Amino acid sequence: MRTGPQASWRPGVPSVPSTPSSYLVFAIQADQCLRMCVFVCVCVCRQWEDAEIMVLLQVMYVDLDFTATFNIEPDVLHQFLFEIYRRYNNIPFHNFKHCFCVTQMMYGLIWLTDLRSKMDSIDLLIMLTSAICHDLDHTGYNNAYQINARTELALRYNDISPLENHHCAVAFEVLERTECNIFRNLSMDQFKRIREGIIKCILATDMTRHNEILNKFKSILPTFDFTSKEHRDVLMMILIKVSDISNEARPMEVAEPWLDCLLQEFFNQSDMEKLEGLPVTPFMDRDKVSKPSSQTGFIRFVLLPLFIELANLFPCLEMEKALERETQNRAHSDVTGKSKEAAGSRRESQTNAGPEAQRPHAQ
Ligand SMILES: Nc1nc2c(ncn2[C@@H]2O[C@H](COP(=O)(O)O)[C@@H](O)[C@H]2O)c(=O)[nH]1
Ligand SMILES: [Zn+2]
Repeated sequence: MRTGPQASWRPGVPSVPSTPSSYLVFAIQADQCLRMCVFVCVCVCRQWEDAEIMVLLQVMYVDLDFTATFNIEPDVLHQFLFEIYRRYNNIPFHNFKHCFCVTQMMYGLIWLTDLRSKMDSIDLLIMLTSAICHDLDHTGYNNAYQINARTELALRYNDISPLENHHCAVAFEVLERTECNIFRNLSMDQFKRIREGIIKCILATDMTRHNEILNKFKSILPTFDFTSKEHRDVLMMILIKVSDISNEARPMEVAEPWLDCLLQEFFNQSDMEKLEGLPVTPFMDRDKVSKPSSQTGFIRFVLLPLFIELANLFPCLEMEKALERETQNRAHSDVTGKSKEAAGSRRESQTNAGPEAQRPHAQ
């Protein structure tokens, strides 16, 4: 059962500041932390309560001037964020805290890369809102499972990114409610542009599209032009992808518990696949996967190539160094740790080292 906040979350509810002045101090302190610590998730300082997370998300909208620019009323923002909170499931990894970490990374990247001077507010609004909504109502079973098990989602979306289509549909279902519609004071044209942008960003988080999107980005990088909508669209997809898989770019003490959560969710899925006689997703199989083996290939073949390309556009990110260090850390623990797998190429072929590994299996 959820232990999170009730509908009345606001200053005044336990665990969020109780007076206007302490609310302000909380918001200012949080704001500094939120902006500055791109690679040090605020979770590292302490464990944030769900109610506090909602305040932090609200701070991001205010701080990026979205509330003023797009006339987003505080109550509507409250209601929107509360509905979003309600529609994340209480599962090990794809939960409301994952939504927050991804959003905080996006927010940090916006500041660090000074995107406010390069892109329209409306693009930034699309990116932040997409991050918040990108895994709504995730059930803990990935697309391969959805397709192999012929779930309702796979049937509804004809096996085409069933989860991501669902996350997106749930987001716009929430936005259909006037009291939750943070875009209700925008023009039809603005809403249309935002809807198109959010759909594009959320659908880009399907890892089977990883190479397609990364290759597109690489091809435009040499002539990248912020005035080109096509280029900006690809960058927005890259930024949400980077934010989505960025746990390993955070310090070990943050990354490690998240990896435990991810593996727990993976193992739940493979247990279910075994139980239902479905093809077992190799990188989720508790009999074959260890922590280091799960990460080495993922960092080397998925995360690092993506982050390096982004750093090519924004040299200030210097992610390469941080990530190389992480890879070395992981490689070290791979050697010293107890791996359940045999060494060598067999190991990497069994992890989700590459996006192809995310595809559903034929029986
Ligand atoms: N082995 C690892 N896989 C990871 C890690 N972080 C993310 N992922 C994979 O990518 C997708 C991201 O998409 P999402 O929208 O579902 O969150 C996730 O499901 C994992 O399969 C990681 O640190 N290690
Ligand atoms: Zn995600």
